[in-house]
Amino acid sequence: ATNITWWHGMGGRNGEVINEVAQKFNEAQSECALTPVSKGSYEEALSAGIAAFRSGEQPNILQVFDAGAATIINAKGAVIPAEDLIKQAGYDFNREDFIEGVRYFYADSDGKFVGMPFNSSAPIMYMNTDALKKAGVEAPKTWEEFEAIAPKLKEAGYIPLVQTQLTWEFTENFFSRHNLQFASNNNGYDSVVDTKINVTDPNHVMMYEKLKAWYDQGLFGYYGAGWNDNQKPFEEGKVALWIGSSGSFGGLQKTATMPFSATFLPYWKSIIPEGVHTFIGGASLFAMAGKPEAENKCVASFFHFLTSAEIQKFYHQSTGYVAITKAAYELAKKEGYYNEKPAAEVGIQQLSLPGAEWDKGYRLGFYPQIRSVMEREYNRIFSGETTPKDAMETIKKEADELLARFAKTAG
Ligand SMILES: O=P(O)(O)OC[C@H](O)CO
Repeated sequence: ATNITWWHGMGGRNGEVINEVAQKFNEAQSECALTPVSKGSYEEALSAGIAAFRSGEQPNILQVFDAGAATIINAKGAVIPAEDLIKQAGYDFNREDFIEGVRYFYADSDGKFVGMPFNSSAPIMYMNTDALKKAGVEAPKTWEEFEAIAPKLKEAGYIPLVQTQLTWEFTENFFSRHNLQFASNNNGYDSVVDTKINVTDPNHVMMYEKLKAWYDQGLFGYYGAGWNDNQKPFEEGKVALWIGSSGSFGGLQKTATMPFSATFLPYWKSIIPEGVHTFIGGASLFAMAGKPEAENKCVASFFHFLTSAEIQKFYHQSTGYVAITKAAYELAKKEGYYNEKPAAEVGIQQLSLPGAEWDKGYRLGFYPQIRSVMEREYNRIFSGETTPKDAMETIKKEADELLARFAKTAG
């Protein structure tokens, strides 16, 4: 068999499922043998992949998260577009088979898939149903409703709200949920030249002023920028509402110590009468260039295997990442999966809400570095070292400099 490698950035239950997917591929055919290798976090997988490409030791497949999309797509000669690879290997490929939210995020300006969509998610609100019952309240649809019920949740003995990742859930998706422009040049999609970020938008500043006020009142728990540190208190049953990835559903079913459910990410009614859809999170798979023909064929074969409704359904049900093809979603519906587990459908329902002008996400270079600047400043907001307004100005200054530097490297 021809050996191929797949570097990824997943751990815990989602890391185990990657091994199960690879095993299924290896059992389904005998020409190719796929070995997945965890490189740690999404950030670590991207850095390792780029460094390996520079020294000619790249894997065949690299998982790259949403924030790294512009970096990998603009890295000259680093990847072969997934769609070209699949078609050259003689497989049928139809973009329309994929759900809409998934179709554009990792595609070029003509809609060609550069990355192969793999694990797609939405930031949703998980609820500790015992906590809501005890406080005698319903899950909030808007942040105004949250403000009304939060003191009752606190009185009932719970931390009313935590989240996993401020950058993704309260910045990037804040802009899409409220149909606000995140960056110039069509959120960075039209050009890397002279792109500027819009974090100083007064609505966004207001969101962080609210979070800080809720934190000071004991209505919002913040445990630093570490994703798992913020998820843990929810799993332990100490928290009423947790904003997390739909892709955490599979793991949560094993780790949560209390019954839970899920619903959409809240929005501010004062900004938009009805929140619009969020854009996809998670990651996609990139075929790295510079590999022998036989290995590229195996990568195409694996990408084709991933689009089958059965595999998609398996992955969706094992992890909580949304079914990325319409066929897999229909199959899960037909089999009654969502009657049994309504929370598993929330991610795809949120991605399918009515759309608007600014809800398709962003493509910004050096974005993982920009997220680090945000994390540093957000930590400073909660420790009282800066104000949300000053923090956003600092982020804008540093982010715009990074974007200008990226424009130079991308030519
Ligand atoms: O936790 P995930 O895999 O859904 O990813 C969330 C964000 O999109 C990461 O940038």
